[in-house]
Amino acid sequence: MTPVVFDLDGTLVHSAPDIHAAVNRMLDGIGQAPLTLATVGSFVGRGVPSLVDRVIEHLDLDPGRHDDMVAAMLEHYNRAPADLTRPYPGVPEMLETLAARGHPLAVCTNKPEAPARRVLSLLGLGTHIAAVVGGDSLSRRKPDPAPLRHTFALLGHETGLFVGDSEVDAECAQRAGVPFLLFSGGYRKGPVTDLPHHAVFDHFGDLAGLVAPASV
Ligand SMILES: O=C(O)COP(=O)(O)O
Ligand SMILES: [Mg+2]
Repeated sequence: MTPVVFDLDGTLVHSAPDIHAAVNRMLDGIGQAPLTLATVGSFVGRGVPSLVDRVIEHLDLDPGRHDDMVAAMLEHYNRAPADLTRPYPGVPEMLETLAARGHPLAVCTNKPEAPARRVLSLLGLGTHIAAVVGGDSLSRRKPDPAPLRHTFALLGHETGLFVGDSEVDAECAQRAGVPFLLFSGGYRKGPVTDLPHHAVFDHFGDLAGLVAPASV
């Protein structure tokens, strides 16, 4: 059966509210005013170090503070990774359906691996997820194709399908030569038509029907 690899933030889970809370706790710790959910949400997609780069740029802070800000943000985030985070509608049922059909399932995210595993487990989504590759699992992260290829390798396969929400995921899939199924309800920055994709869907109830014809 074709393996199916999922992105996490903005794909399986709406996680921006907890990322937002952790960023604002970190900013509070350095005497900065909070940012809005929309602003922080627009910084999600390339991993925590890039998110902090964007915060520094946005607030015109000293780039020398980057590593301390990343550490503080992660400390706050790891303490509460799923207080406000929820699976998108239909995600638990979709994972059950694909697992029952025999598709090997995995996650390839730019979120660090430890909190990614915690989020999956706290939300009861981890049962059928056979492998998790995070933004810190390898030296390169999406849109580099290496993490996606590595995720398929952990499942014992060379390729499969990738399901994600963003420009980063679409580019990663394209560079890895993997068919990409685009969830339109996540944290994409531009129009759907700007992202190379094999198929697009707006509810996870529709995904199982797309996986079979797209299988490689
Ligand atoms: O943490 C991020 O910046 C993005 O994570 P994702 O790859 O699961 O969308
Ligand atoms: Mg995402």
